[in-house]
Amino acid sequence: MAQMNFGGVMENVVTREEFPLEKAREVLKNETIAVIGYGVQGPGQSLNLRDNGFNVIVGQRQGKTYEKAVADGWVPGETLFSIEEACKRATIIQVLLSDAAQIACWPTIKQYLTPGKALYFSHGFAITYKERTGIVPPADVDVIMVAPKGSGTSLRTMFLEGRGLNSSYAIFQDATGRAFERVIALGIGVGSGYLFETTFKREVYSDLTGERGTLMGAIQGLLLAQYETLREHGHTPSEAFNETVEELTQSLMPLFAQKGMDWMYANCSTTAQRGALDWMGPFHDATKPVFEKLYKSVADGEEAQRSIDSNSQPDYREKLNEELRQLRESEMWQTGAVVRKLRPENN
Ligand SMILES: NC(=O)c1ccc[n+]([C@@H]2O[C@H](COP(=O)([O-])OP(=O)(O)OC[C@H]3O[C@@H](n4cnc5c(N)ncnc54)[C@H](O)[C@@H]3O)[C@@H](O)[C@H]2O)c1
Ligand SMILES: CC(C)(O)[C@@H](O)C(=O)O
Ligand SMILES: [Mg+2]
Ligand SMILES: [Mg+2]
Repeated sequence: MAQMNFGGVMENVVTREEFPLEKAREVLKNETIAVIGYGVQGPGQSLNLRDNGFNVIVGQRQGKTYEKAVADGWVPGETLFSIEEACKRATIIQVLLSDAAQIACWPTIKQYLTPGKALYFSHGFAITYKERTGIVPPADVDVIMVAPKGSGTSLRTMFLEGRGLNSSYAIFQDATGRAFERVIALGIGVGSGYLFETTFKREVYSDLTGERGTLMGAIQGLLLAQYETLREHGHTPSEAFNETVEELTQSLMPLFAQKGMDWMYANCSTTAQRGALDWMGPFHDATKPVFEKLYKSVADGEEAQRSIDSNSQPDYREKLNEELRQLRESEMWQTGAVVRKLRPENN
């Protein structure tokens, strides 16, 4: 494990150079990895593991996603099973069910957690909020986590492009003395770029904050606020969308992704730089209290409870889809659909 300096703070990281794929295969050569759940992370992690040469099977309930697993080449009775059968066959149970479904399926999974097995999560949710989830593993299994920092869809596409999505890793319980080598081997196997150390609690607090904040919730709120302001002052949808979203994702975000914010600023006019440097403070000050409120809601367990309550309902998927439909059909994103069509590479 390497110690690296991140902006003045030393952290433990594991790179692919230190822990190559061959070593990961050696560590897991006698293991059967069962990926339970085939939603978003399930396909990404299981297909990457399969392509990387690991012994992996999938456990999925019947329905549309089961059919998707078949279409992806998992063979019923050979590499694709019911959740129960996959847990029985596994030495490593990789729980990639939705956080709410993990609660519903826990009585089944728990039965097959015999001594020496490993229980793997991609989120600190189940363990950290155990008073709410009821998920308390037996003491004689390893409990480990690899949490890819991005969508399972990106985990797969980046793997196919020869790239890697970064993941955090954590060990909650080391019953076998092999938890570290197991968790890192799995992290490399699922296609992580590099792995950084965390705990289950720090992962879930940062993850829930990030997705509600800048990554998903705050970004839509911020973009919409600017789009609306421009529209209310007489600007056209084209102008408002280009000045709010299209320029950000197509021109400026790639610049700061590649070389940092100062580099993006330096590649804009001095007028833009002056204005951005003046206005970043007020935007920071206006949103900081919202982030503080959000973090508190995460730390109090309110966000977890809301997720459990809403996503345990039988019609949770229809309700989410309805809210996504409204987002898709809003003027801003309808404009976006037209703007995307007009990109020359899409013609
Ligand atoms: N979505 C991501 O890209 C992503 C990224 C990082 C971490 N994670 C974590 O990975 C885990 C899986 O997330 P996901 O987004 O892939 O999940 P998901 O919501 O896509 O659901 C995964 C599976 O749960 C199954 N399922 C739902 N209800 C069920 C029930 N009652 N009984 C049996 N099966 C049921 C579905 O069939 C599906 O196969 C979560 O802990 C999540 O926080 C997800
Ligand atoms: C992809 C995300 C947002 O990083 C993940 O945390 C999730 O919950 O889907
Ligand atoms: Mg998340
Ligand atoms: Mg996340």
